[in-house]
Amino acid sequence: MSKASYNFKDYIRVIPDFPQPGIRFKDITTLLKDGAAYRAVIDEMKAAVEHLKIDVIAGPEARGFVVGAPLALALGVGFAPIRKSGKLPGETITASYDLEYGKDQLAMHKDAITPGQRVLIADDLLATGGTIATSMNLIRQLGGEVVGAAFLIELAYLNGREKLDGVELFSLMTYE
Ligand SMILES: O=P(O)(O)OC[C@H]1O[C@H](OP(=O)(O)OP(=O)(O)O)[C@H](O)[C@@H]1O
Ligand SMILES: Nc1ncnc2[nH]cnc12
Repeated sequence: MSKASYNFKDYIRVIPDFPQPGIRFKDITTLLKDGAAYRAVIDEMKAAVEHLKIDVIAGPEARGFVVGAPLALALGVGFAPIRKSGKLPGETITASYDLEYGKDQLAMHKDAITPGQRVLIADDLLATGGTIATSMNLIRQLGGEVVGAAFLIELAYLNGREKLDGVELFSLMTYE
């Protein structure tokens, strides 16, 4: 199928009441299992962010890895993992945040970013923006410049975009 003929939303499965009542969960596994569609979303994201002159991509665990790592390879830049607290073996910095369904803490290695590097944050989905605001906070503490954020999906009704603080945002699919 040519890239232009993809309707990417057809590849997203919406599961009601997961992980708790009232949440309509956007499941990307139905997209990931289709190699051509997976490739097409990464190609589209690459085309959208190329102009930002990115030095490194940072992606939050776990779904940010399946978007951020292939995008980093496609752009020929490195990948810095942002992990849930307690998972990274080296010296870390941490920050707490609220999610659409709960609370968590994120961490980065202190040497994950070289001060002055231009960093793109990549994740599967923007909901309340808590994950991204926290990721931005960690990257900036390490001296990185957050030049953009790229997502497969944006849940516009949760207004996460407002937490992005002027950073350029790209989302492939929007749910109103
Ligand atoms: O905009 P927010 O309200 O912060 O929500 C979006 C985040 O929530 C999900 O991750 P989750 O923490 O559920 O972890 P997972 O990727 O390990 O499933 C999703 O992958 C985003 O990272
Ligand atoms: N509604 C949702 N679907 C999938 N992942 C999410 N992360 C936060 N909210 C989500």
